Amino acid sequence: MKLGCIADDFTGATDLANNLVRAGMRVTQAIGVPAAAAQADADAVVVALKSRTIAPAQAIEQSLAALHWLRANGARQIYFKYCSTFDSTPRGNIGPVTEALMDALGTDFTIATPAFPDNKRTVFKGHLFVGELLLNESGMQDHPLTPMHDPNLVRVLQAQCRRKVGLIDHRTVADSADAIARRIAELRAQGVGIAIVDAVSNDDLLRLGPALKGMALVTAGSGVAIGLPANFGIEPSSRASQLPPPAGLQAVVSGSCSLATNQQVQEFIRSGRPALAVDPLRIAAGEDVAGQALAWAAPLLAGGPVLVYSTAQPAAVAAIQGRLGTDQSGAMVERTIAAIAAGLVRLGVRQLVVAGGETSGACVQALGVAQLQIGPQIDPGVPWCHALTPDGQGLHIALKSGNFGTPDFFAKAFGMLQ
Ligand SMILES: Nc1ncnc2c1ncn2[C@@H]1O[C@H](COP(=O)(O)OP(=O)(O)OP(=O)(O)O)[C@@H](O)[C@H]1O
Ligand SMILES: O=C(O)[C@@H](O)C(=O)CO
Repeated sequence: MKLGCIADDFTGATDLANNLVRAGMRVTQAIGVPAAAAQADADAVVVALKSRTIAPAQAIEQSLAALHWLRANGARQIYFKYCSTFDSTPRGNIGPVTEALMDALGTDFTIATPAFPDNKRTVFKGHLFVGELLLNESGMQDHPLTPMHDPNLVRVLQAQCRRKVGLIDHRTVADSADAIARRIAELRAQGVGIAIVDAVSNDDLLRLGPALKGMALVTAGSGVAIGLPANFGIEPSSRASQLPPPAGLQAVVSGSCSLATNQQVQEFIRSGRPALAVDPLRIAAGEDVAGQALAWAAPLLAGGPVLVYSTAQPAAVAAIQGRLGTDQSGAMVERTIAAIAAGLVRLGVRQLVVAGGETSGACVQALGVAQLQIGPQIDPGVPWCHALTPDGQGLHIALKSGNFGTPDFFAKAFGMLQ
């Protein structure tokens, strides 16, 4: 293994793996810290944690366990992946996990940048933009768990860290890899431990790549990954994304209520494909909603993909949360969607799209999947993956982050496997 990665959520892990695969690496994604040794042919392993919003001490403990496994399996460089919108609270977990990894690796310097230009996340003069908007005006100021009120990442990260946080600004990044390396040496001499890096384009990230060669720890969104495989002599190749041939029936389950997923659900319904809405109030009333959904889907699956969704507009979600509680309704819907995903696979589905980060975590766990092989990209940040289910059968699965993908994402995904 060349690159060992630790991701703070499941869809974020496939996002990172996708960029590494596109740059030529063979990548496997482990769900949690694996019990067994790494596959011999993997250039990179991404350990997917669910550590973004848990208590910092727990996030540190889990990240260090992942680090220990990755190093024991030969990782030559460590990559800590967080969200391209820098999702964190004043307590963390980006800062505390970064510093714990630095301590464990005995390194005095790393970089931090969520830049992901393919998905319109750019960093300029230390400020994070989502499309044309500053982070704190992008909707992220209203995020239920990690509201982001300050777009200045130097300030945001400094509030979470003991070490001094600095900046490698765009003038340097636009110049050359050598200029970036010189700036790193300068910051190090000034006692800076972590530097936010500006990047507004993939060219910026490709210039950053060589300057990170040999750095023990890199922390970033998925964007920086496009420039790292070349440091290990790896070039883009279609071989890296090869998966076993697809088989079986097709389905989508969606528990994401984000804007992009709402559009994707509407587009799937508009195209005339069968779709069934899951009503959280009926779950709360004790009805066997999963059983009903599976009875609905069973006769339809032979005719092409079906969709089962709890996806709803913000006002409807707020109403449910008001009646049932935010955590309770979230967990209850996740459990139901996950039971439906597992039931669909028992019915013969072997091509499954899951929308939503938390929903993906619940589904992957319900399916008993321990490891994913990463395949070709459907849309930026979302690849097809292949997994073995505990019964030894193969499953093609795509885990879609709430805000990723074009409106026709679901049809596009199945079209790619034909
Ligand atoms: N109709 C609904 N009413 C209330 N809560 C819902 C409803 N549908 C889904 N949920 C819950 O909302 C949460 C959605 O989170 P999830 O992470 O799956 O999607 P997302 O936030 O869009 O994706 P990402 O984290 O990738 O951005 C889940 O906990 C899910 O169970
Ligand atoms: O970086 C991103 O935006 C995504 O990979 C993600 O982490 C979504 O939760």
